[in-house]
Amino acid sequence: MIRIGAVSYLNTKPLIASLRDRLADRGQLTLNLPSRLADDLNEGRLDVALIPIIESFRTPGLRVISDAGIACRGPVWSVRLLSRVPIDQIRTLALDEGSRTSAAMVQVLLWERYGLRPQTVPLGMEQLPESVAADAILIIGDRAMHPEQGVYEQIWDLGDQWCRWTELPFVFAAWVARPGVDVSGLAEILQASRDDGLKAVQSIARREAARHGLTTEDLIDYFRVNLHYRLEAGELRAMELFRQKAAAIGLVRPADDDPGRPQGAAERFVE
Ligand SMILES: C=C(O[C@@H]1C=C(C(=O)O)C=C[C@H]1O)C(=O)O
Repeated sequence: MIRIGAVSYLNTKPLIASLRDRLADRGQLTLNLPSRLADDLNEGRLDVALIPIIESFRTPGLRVISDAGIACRGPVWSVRLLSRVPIDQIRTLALDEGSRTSAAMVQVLLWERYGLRPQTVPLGMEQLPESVAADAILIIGDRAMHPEQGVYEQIWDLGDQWCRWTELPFVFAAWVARPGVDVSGLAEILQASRDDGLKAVQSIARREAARHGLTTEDLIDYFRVNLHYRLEAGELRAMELFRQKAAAIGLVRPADDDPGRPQGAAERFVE
């Protein structure tokens, strides 16, 4: 039985719509925060997981096994930087404990565009953004989808900022396997579950909206317009660029240090 982990946020519902049924007795699915999924995969508690893409650059041997993933091609809604000061004056930055990819992406953007390397502190899952003293706060996932409570000088939608700056999409997370795990047939299951989910977006949105304090229409747009669930050629170029930029500020190793480059594996899923 393969142990599979997926992100517990709303953004993942279309990817896992029919996953438990399609896996049947081949695999067991559990849900968790993106950062915890990466730790569980690295430490052998999971075999396959939907992990923050930056983690696939950090650990040699991890393989992207599907073209299903979480990406955006413009504003993403659920990944936001709340800044109490003008962006070019950020000196301290609180990073959502659930995040690894956006935590790196915001640092890349601040460095590339403003020459800033702010001091970072964690924002715990129980901590409210308005309760921390940092100049700016990164929040992701469901808690980033509601109107902010504090008073902020500037708010960035990080999907929008990245896509406009690079003229490329952005990839947040992908299905990744640990070395040595037999994943035969799994890519097809993950892709079919994503395709089922995209067909069922309206019913997923209807089911989830009220319990998250959102409207069905907004959630349909979130799934259909904000998020992009297929890793295509543009997404792969974006992953390469993100890796390079993150390596330039020491957040990951450069691609040519890694003989098992995950992008190599991901390319197999793209025409
Ligand atoms: C779009 C999002 O993508 C997520 C962001 C991640 C990260 O920053 O590490 C990881 C997985 C995704 O669930 C979101 O959570 O809002």
